[in-house]
Amino acid sequence: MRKFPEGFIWGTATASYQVEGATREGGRGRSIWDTFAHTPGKVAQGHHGDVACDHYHRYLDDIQLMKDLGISSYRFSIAWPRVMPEKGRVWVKGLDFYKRLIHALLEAGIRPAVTIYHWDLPQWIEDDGGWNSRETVSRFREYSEILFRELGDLVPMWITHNEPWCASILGYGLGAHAPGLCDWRRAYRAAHHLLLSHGHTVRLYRELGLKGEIGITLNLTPVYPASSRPEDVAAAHRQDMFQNRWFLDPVLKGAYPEELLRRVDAVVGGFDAVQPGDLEVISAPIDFLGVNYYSRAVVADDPADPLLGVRHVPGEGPRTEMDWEVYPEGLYDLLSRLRRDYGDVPIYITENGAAYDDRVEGGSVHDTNRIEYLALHFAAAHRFLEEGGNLRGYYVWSLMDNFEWAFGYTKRFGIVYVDYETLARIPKDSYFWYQQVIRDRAIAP
Ligand SMILES: OC[C@H]1NNC[C@@H](O)[C@@H]1O
Repeated sequence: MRKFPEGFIWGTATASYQVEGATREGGRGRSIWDTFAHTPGKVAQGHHGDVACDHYHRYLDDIQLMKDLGISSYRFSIAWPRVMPEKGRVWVKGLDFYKRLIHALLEAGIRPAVTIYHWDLPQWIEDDGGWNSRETVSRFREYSEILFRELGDLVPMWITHNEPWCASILGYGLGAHAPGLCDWRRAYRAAHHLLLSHGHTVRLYRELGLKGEIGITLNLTPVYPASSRPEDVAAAHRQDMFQNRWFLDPVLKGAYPEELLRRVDAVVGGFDAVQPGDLEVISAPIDFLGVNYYSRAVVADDPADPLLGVRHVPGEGPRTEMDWEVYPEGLYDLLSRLRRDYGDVPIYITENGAAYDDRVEGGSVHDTNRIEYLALHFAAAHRFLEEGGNLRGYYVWSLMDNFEWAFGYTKRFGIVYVDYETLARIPKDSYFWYQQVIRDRAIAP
């Protein structure tokens, strides 16, 4: 058996807009995802988060599932529109749901890990410029301060942002996510303001003297050249800079990759969002780095590509329902690279999991493919630990099937199946497999 260390944190993760529902309850205002999902053509089959998994009302049953699973921590996000529903209005009572949730988690012996921002920006802030506007940085700090003052003594682990790459590139550059804009200048500005708001919030956390730990979660994708040809190796370097170093370097080294700045100049005519002192704020020391890993990228040189001169080629591994290659070696390579290039920063895998075409058969869901996926990735994490890697914990994405953004409810990532007709929860075989891993604190060789 491959044993994990004593005290290793096993968890599951969700996010507010993806599971809560109750979008009109508790004084919640509209988010950019309410607007985006209710815009025809943006989300598969017109799906939206109005009900989602109804976690807002069913959280006690869901916590019982977590307790039976045996996890030691649950990662979830707070919906900013519940606290700042409209311009000029702070609604601290909007936190009542989270206070109930957190107290119930603590009573169940489960450590709350709170993501402050997981993409559901209040619509009124987007109307004021959203992440393209530097004003949003100070609004995020104000929002964070409310959370810290109301929940700071209860919550031991804080994540400022989830995947700022997605929030900026998909939301402002490619238009695939809310707010659905296709403007590279806004995308670069949004990325900078997301990072800047992270830095200010870390500084605030220190100023308030709170005793927990704070970090940021980045979606990281190791990049491999399609061949050993020098032009493919150079293409992989460019993709790595765009996919990973764009966020890793400012947060952990206090500087953007020089080549990225040159490319930004070429593509959008300058990085006008950066002001003196910004990078020092962004690189405020963090207690951990949250890593979301799903798959790798394989790229070849392609001069026809205007942005980076790269072309993605499919890896040779099996695919998940998201058409992502199953490549567990990429997790080991990624963790090793972080240790090599960024030092021994403590790491949590804050998301890892897979979507498969799950079917209920006789009241069960035999998701052997997801068990295989998780077993391979747990083994990759274990290999990193065996080599002295500073890995603190592992949060499986996701506790339950939920709203998978532009794919709506058509993609199932949960270890618990959700029947969207009845909202009944059905633990999948992977839930029971994970339960045993946690009990053994080990995986089979
Ligand atoms: O695509 C699966 C997950 N990836 N990271 C962010 C989450 O919100 C997604 O559901």
